[in-house]
Amino acid sequence: MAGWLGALKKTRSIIGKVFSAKTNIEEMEVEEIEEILLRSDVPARLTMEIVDELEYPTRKASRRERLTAMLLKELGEAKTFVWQAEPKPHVIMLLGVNGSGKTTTAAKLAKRAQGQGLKPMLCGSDTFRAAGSSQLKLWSEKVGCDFVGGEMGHDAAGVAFNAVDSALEKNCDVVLVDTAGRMHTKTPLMDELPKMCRSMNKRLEGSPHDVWMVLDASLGQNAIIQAKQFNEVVPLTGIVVTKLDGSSKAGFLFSVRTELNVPILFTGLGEGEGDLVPFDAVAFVDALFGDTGDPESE
Ligand SMILES: Nc1nc2c(ncn2[C@@H]2O[C@H](COP(=O)(O)OP(=O)(O)OP(=O)(O)O)[C@@H](O)[C@H]2O)c(=O)[nH]1
Repeated sequence: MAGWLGALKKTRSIIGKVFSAKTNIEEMEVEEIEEILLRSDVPARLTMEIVDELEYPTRKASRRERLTAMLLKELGEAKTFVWQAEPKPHVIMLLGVNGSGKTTTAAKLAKRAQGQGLKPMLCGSDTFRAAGSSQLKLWSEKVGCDFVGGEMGHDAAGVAFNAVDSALEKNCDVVLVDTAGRMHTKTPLMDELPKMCRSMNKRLEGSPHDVWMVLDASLGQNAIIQAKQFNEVVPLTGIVVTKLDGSSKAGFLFSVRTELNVPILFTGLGEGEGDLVPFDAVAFVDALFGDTGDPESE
């Protein structure tokens, strides 16, 4: 599994310049720091605040310390995700635009649940495309867990209902509902999401208990625009950031708390089933800006 450092190689190749041994942030021009932060999609407002803060030397703390503190503050308090024991099953719906990594994330989460002694079910509700849920079915075989899926043209809300129903019958602890990828601008497909929620709630009151948006880190600030629109249609309870390993725009994570006020729960650091880790703000900031001595970051 890729670690934080390796995963953030691309963003580090830009932002890491601020802290690399060759270019000392304490001596850099603030304009240069500003450009580096903006290029890696750190929000403009925060970049301006950082620039203002760094412009004036203080004897109390170095620039590096002040920048790190500001960034950690921006990420806010970490929220550790815990699978709920009651009511059972804990139903989590995964949303996102096409190709953001929902199916892979559902499988990775099923694997994590299994690792904690829980019995997961995967639900493939992508009835929009031919063989829309076949990839998830393959994953369920690989992970070795129950699966409920729908054929093309079926009602996605009905598939989700059936999955919850079957999970209750099979005494599953967790249901991970993978949804069809949809653009946040396509109204009919977006309208399907609350319908799916109502349908699951009919079978198990209170479900889905969580609605997580899966954001592709390579989209940078655009991911925030998408998440805002999804959040208006179905209130989100968490964010999973995928493909952090291939992104040069990981700075957009600093927008999540202020723009969405939804916790970042997990991050995908690779394509394998073990490549999903709880989001760790300190490790993230350290990997981006820390003095790690990692030669690849320069
Ligand atoms: N490098 C990397 N690749 C990832 C990660 N998560 C997913 N992928 C890859 O991204 C591609 C799309 O992933 P899927 O899980 O199929 O995405 P999806 O959102 O389900 O796609 P649609 O159902 O078509 O909307 C696949 O090639 C995955 O292997 C990650 O964290 N890192």
